[in-house]
Amino acid sequence: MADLRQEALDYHALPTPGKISVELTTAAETSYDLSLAYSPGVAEPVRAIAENPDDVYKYTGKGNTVAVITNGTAILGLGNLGPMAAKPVMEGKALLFKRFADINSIDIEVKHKTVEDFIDTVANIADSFGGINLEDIKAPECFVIEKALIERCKVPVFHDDQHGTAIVTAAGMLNALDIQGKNIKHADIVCMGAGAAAIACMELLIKCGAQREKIYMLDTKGVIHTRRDDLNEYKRLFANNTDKRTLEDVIDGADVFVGVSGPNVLSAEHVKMMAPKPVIFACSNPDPEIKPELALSTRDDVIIATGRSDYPNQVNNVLCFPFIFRGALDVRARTINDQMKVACVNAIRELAKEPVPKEVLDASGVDSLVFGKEYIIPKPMDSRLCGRVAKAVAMAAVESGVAALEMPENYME
Ligand SMILES: NC(=O)C1=CN([C@@H]2O[C@H](COP(=O)(O)OP(=O)(O)OC[C@H]3O[C@@H](n4cnc5c(N)ncnc54)[C@H](OP(=O)(O)O)[C@@H]3O)[C@@H](O)[C@H]2O)C=CC1
Ligand SMILES: CC(=O)C(=O)O
Ligand SMILES: [Mg+2]
Repeated sequence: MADLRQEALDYHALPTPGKISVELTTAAETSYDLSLAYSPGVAEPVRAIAENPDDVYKYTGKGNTVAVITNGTAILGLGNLGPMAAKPVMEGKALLFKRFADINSIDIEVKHKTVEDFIDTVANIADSFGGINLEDIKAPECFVIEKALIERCKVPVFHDDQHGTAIVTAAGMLNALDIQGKNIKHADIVCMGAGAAAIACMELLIKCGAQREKIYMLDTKGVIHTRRDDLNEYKRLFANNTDKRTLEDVIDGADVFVGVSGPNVLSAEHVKMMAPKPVIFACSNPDPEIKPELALSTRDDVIIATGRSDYPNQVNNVLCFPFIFRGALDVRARTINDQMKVACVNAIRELAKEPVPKEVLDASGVDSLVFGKEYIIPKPMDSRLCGRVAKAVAMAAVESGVAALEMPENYME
């Protein structure tokens, strides 16, 4: 662990500080090049855009650029550490956008006093980008912020910790339950956490067939129930009329545990109390709700996933956000709607059932990956993800009427 710490610090410091840079896409060597790129030539696209605003997509990088924007109030599971501490994560998201979907991305860390300040700041700069990826903004403010920005911005606004996490969780969960021979309609579900990721994950699982009354959600004060008087409007939607109060009360006989809370809250004893063939998604980053080796030491019928790259079954929004934005940008969707999210879930799910190319095995350091308990969801390095997911998303955008462009010919073929 000490080695990982130093290696991670060195990785970020060397060879130059940070993880991303800006590169030129056009010649800028000669005086003539500069007379095109800058003065006087740059005046021509200025005039064109002033006359026809859509020309900004033709003459600038807007259409292939996503801003990753945070206020640093819920940095992974590390908490509210402020905008500057969030910068490595935001640069990381920008790296992933470029690496996996060839989307240019820039991180923006916003210092603000009120939620309205934050909304105004983002709304006022949103037109510079093809889309806005909100990241690591804590609940309940994140819900107000996303709703206001969707209303005010012409480009898609997507809170990754809500919807990216929910999409990947739903894809992994439906596959895991299939492998365990269970139907989500009958599953007793425990959700640890009641914030951005938790609320969105449970809402999407309900759209996929889970029963709201069979979900028990917990926050730092325990089970969310109807007699609590400290619930915000988002938690209240998950209040059960129940006498159960603690994790021990609700984990007894549960089929599913979804952790989007904090480290080490699920014990070996809790895992033993779950129903036969349970599914545990311990998704808190960097430290999961339970370590896979501990969960697996208690019983051999469990499927376990984490948010990390160094264990099997990585349930992490990296499997969604680069590709959902790729599809949305390519048909110039003005929003990311439920049809696009469901298309994304299905495309991710289906890919896990196909044979895995050697390059993915090599990058994962394993000899074989076959759909089953240790491979419920594709690996982020699977280069087929971009084509499959982006295409499904773009088609859903076109079919649901939110795309400004037609489906490109031979898209992603
Ligand atoms: N794998 C993935 O792809 C993703 C994982 N996550 C992880 O999910 C977690 C939450 O993120 P996010 O929803 O954005 O943050 P929020 O701040 O919006 O929500 C955090 C929630 O977790 C609850 N919580 C925190 N600690 C505990 C605890 N010890 N026991 C019970 N509940 C607890 C909080 O309770 P209260 O309301 O009482 O404060 C709150 O409801 C983080 O660890 C993050 O890394 C998030 C997004 C993606
Ligand atoms: C993965 C991620 O977005 C998070 O843990 O916040
Ligand atoms: Mg996040």
